[in-house]
Amino acid sequence: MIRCENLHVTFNHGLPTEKLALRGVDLTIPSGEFVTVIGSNGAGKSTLLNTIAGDIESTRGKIWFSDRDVTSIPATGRTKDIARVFQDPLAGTCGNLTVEENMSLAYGRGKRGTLSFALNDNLRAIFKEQLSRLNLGLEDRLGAEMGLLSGGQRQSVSLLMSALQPSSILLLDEHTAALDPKTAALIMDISSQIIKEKQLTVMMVTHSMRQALDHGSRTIMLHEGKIIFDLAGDKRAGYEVKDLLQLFAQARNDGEELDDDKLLLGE
Ligand SMILES: Nc1ncnc2c1ncn2[C@@H]1O[C@H](COP(=O)(O)OP(=O)(O)OP(=O)(O)O)[C@@H](O)[C@H]1O
Repeated sequence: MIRCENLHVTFNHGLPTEKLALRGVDLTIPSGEFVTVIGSNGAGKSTLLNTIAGDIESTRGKIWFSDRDVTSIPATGRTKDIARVFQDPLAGTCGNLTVEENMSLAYGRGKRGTLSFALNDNLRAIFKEQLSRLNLGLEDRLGAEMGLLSGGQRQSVSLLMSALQPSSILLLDEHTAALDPKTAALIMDISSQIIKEKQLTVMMVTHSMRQALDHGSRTIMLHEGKIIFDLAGDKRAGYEVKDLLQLFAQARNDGEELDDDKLLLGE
């Protein structure tokens, strides 16, 4: 379970560039729930994920993982709980290490007293078996440098790495946004399989309202650092992109229109 209580984040406090990126986020995500997160540019989506991961320190408020208060625990102390995949396929993996070395780092993550696991035939067999699920031929490229793979291949390996970690929380920050539609669909498919198999608690940021409605069981929308709606269950099941847009207008209640083309397109 992830619980955020009255979470605030202010950047550049006291400076002319001060920015209130989160303004009192209250959110409880039960274990095993898959929540999609939408919102226009600058709404605070990445800030929320980064604060949950511990990369950004909250200005006010609390964060719990189950009954553990992690608010003052730095990112390094949260790695055993959290796996992440970013928009940039270059993030989250080491380009100058091989596929198997990267996977071995993920495998060793969160395990006591070790940063990486010594590669052996057993481990290679596990990695090969995992990679063969992708149907990208990567099971025969264990020794290839990660930096030489295409964006889609690299993103696929990042996802498999998240499955090798002992974590119970998966944070996906627009992880299909930089990929072509076919590869994006493949990555979403693998994501869904991993999430189901490991019964992960998931937050997935997306700019696509369509993707937000098609995946997971709950959708929240952020606007100017606040959750402006939280949709789940039967109500969400009957929703289309146009209904989300209407909800946005109602929640704002000031006639403001959503001015984010990508979000509107619902691609
Ligand atoms: N390190 C930082 N220093 C100063 N301001 C920041 C920093 N990070 C984010 N911001 C600002 O905080 C606000 C929220 O940013 P955030 O990246 O969380 O938005 P987002 O919803 O993820 O947007 P996008 O969809 O464009 O990625 C924005 O106004 C952004 O410019």
